[in-house]
Amino acid sequence: MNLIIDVGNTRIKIAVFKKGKLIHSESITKENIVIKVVELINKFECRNAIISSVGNIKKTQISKLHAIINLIELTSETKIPFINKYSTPKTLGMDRVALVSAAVKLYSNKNVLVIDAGTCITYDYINMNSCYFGGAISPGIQMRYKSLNKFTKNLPLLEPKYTNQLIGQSTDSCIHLGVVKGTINEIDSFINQYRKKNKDLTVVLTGGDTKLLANRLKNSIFANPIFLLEGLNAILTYNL
Ligand SMILES: Nc1ncnc2c1ncn2[C@@H]1O[C@H](COP(=O)(O)OP(=O)(O)O)[C@@H](O)[C@H]1O
Ligand SMILES: CC(C)(COP(=O)(O)O)[C@@H](O)C(=O)NCCC(=O)O
Ligand SMILES: [K+]
Repeated sequence: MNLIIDVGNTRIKIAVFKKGKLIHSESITKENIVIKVVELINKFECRNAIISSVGNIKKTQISKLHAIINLIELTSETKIPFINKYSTPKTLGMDRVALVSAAVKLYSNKNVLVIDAGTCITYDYINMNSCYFGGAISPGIQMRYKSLNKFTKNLPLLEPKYTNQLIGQSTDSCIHLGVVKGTINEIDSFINQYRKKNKDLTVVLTGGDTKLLANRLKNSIFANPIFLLEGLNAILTYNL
């Protein structure tokens, strides 16, 4: 059994895979990461683990994990199942490396655009020959709501809500429209531009805001909230 740890900028996800299938996943806090890992190793008899981090996790915690399980720390040195054409591979987020690895595994011989709507929204394009080129990074839904509140005097901090109208007629509806509908428009517009260049493009949507966005896009996409975890499991398996 494989233990998977994904440290994002908002949440830490921990999961267990048995023969390529997800059998457990949950979000945890960074304070109880070691306790959780011990619990899951014992419960599921995990032998190997992988950790990917683009967020804050202490080196001492990673050292503790090394002491209790055979752990791969995903870095720009790790062997990956695709050709990386990003011009700055050392600064590429390890979450994006995992997403591209999932695309290669689950959609081999396809051109794929992976959209991860998490703290940030990342776009990653990989072609049918397993070449990764790059994509785009924009602010995530929560970050958009928070920044409107933080950088103005008058705008309230709201909980995300989808509203389907063109003209917002109150402060709240203008914010919801600008943020959620604006994000949907951004995503649809990127997909349309990629589809103009690729007649046959597979699009995958993942990340914490998948549910809010998936069935509101005009484009047809595959929604897969566990795509990143699948990618980390693929990299772990590839390196064992
Ligand atoms: N229960 C939740 N806790 C935190 N964020 C959530 C939750 N449900 C939805 N979200 C949304 O998901 C985003 C975080 O997604 P996630 O994929 O976990 O991010 P990351 O991998 O960057 O940590 C938040 O910015 C927020 O918009
Ligand atoms: C863009 C990101 C901040 C996204 O992080 P996330 O939303 O998954 O928490 C992360 O992939 C990262 O730190 N990237 C480094 C820059 C790059 O990928 O080029
Ligand atoms: K992301």
